Amino acid sequence: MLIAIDGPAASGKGTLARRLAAHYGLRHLDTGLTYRGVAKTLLDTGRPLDDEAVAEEAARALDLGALDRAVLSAHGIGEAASKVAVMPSVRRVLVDKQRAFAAAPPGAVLDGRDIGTVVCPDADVKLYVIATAAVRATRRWREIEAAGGSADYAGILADIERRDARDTERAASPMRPAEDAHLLDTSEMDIETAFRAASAVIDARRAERDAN
Ligand SMILES: Nc1ncnc2c1ncn2[C@@H]1O[C@H](COP(=O)(O)OP(=O)(O)O)[C@@H](O)[C@H]1O
Ligand SMILES: Nc1ccn([C@@H]2O[C@H](COP(=O)(O)OP(=O)(O)O)[C@@H](O)[C@H]2O)c(=O)n1
Repeated sequence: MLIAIDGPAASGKGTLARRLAAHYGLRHLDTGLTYRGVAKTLLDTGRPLDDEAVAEEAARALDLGALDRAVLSAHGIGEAASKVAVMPSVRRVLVDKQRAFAAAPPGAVLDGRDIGTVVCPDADVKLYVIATAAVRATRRWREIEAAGGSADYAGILADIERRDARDTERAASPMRPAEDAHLLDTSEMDIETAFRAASAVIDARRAERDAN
């Protein structure tokens, strides 16, 4: 079984993807970490974020097995990740790696921006997770505070809105729901409620598949 989860920053897609993977015994890939990994390599080596050949080389060298979520999820890396994510050749290289991950048994949950539209258009279930920008900024603000950092709510909201615009307006694989995606608005759902709503969609799809 292949589950595709897309949506904007801090909509809760990663949390949902991890829980669904554990529940259904599937592997999980947070594809955002692959773009973050390329961005981090460039930042660490003092390379520019707008040189496509250099970024493509960093994408080729990226090892999906070595992505460290604790390091890569740092708030500042998200902005740099969305800059390298506009580059078609970076996307081609990373999408090949993501598809190889998705193809291995026993199945997987992938989350990102273009999973249902580009990476896994034949996924068994596609979810598009949204929440208002204010709710998403509050979630990210709480996350940073809980980790002992200090965060500025207005700055986080501005960052999320800037990233939403870059992700939806880029020419290469813009963020958008697949035509056959189920929309899940988590603005007024806690994590447990969102998980139950998502698993109800997946269970219904599995029952339908088993009946055919
Ligand atoms: N439905 C929800 N209600 C409240 N908080 C949530 C919900 N889903 C996720 N969160 C919290 O919001 C933050 C962002 O979630 P995350 O899954 O990392 O989002 P994304 O992967 O879409 O960027 C995390 O701190 C997570 O615990
Ligand atoms: N499949 C994907 C995943 C992420 N990305 C890019 O990578 C950036 C970081 O993604 P992320 O999922 O880690 O970001 P958060 O939603 O966790 O803040 C996004 O803003 C996108 O620009 C993408 O273009 N395609």
